[in-house]
Amino acid sequence: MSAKKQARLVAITHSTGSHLRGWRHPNTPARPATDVKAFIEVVQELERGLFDALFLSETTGTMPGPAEAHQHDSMVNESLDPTLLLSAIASATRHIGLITTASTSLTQPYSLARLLASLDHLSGGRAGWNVVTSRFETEARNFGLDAQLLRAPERYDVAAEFVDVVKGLWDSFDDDAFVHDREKGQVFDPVRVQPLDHRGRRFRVSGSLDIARPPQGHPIILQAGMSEAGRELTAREADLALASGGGWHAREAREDVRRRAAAHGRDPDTLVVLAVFPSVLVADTRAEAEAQLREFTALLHPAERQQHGILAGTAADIADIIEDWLDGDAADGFAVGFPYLQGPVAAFTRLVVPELQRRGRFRTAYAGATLRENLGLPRPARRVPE
Ligand SMILES: Cc1cc2nc3c(=O)[nH]c(=O)nc-3n(C[C@H](O)[C@H](O)[C@H](O)COP(=O)(O)O)c2cc1C
Repeated sequence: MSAKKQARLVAITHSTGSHLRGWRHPNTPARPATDVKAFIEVVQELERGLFDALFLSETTGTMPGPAEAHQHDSMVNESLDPTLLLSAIASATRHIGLITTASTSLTQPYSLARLLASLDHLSGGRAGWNVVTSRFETEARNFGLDAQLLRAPERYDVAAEFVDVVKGLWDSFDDDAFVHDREKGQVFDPVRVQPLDHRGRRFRVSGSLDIARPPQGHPIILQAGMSEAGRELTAREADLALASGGGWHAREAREDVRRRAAAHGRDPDTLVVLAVFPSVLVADTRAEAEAQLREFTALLHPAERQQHGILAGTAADIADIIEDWLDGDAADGFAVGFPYLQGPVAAFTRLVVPELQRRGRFRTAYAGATLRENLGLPRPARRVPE
């Protein structure tokens, strides 16, 4: 019999948790968005639980609509820059992957390639990038852009060219181009650098990156958009995809992006599809999990209580779902959120992780040094322009 399929686990969160009202929970620090020390402690707990990665989402600016409508939300109104926050976390952790979010509509490929290469170097090969195209008019306006420019699928055309340029820049140098030969007085071998000369529809980028090829070759690329154009970008460029919605939806999305990846000449097993559990509460007994859920639901506005989207149960309940979805080919792993962090993260690592390990569904130690190795993904060969 073939070995049981093991789950990948990625924590998807903000420093206040993944629920808009997480900040109101009494366990949450008083200033959650800027209390870096408290957040680092949570990430260290995720690392003790052997999570593949921490994934920080972000929108560049506040939500559309009047301030009155958003005054109750921490998550969408206060947020440190995720890449900077991850670089602080990198120095306080050793194994966990660090996936940031950055927009292809609101940044430039050169600065983004440099940022991600830097995060990969300073974390020893643990960087990832959630490629987003930005949907909100408020975000576009912060950058002086006409909101009309940001309609899909056009924004995915921009994204495809952007990602291509970024990968080209990461490949500026051969892996061993930097020789630092003190005797010869040579820093790098000029034969092993190939500057990019990209002249595309949106971007013109000429030159090479000013840093050695990242430890992972290319930091991990994550894509969550599941429109037609989003799926195409995933199939061509992504290492990790997010399929939100229930098991049936995740299965359809996984099959579809794998089929598309194969059509682009890729081995579909090099695309890891994660189902999304937006908010999980786990406890020793169902009664305790339900009590925690009631306590949290009491913090919500009555209109929100019907659709809080929280999965609450025992470790066996959560592990049963994970096993079902793995065996039903609905997912290769799970992006797990927590309504608030202080308590639920430790409960997950104390209860669900050992339950999955007992069932042979999760690692018992980090296997590799880099995020790519831990995800079981090959290191991309350098592509040199013709
Ligand atoms: C779990 C999840 C996390 C996401 N995180 C972000 C994010 O951090 N920033 C952002 O601008 N969009 C984020 N998105 C939005 C997607 O990138 C995408 O734009 C959205 O799902 C709509 O799909 P489409 O662009 O293919 O139409 C996220 C989506 C999902 C499902």
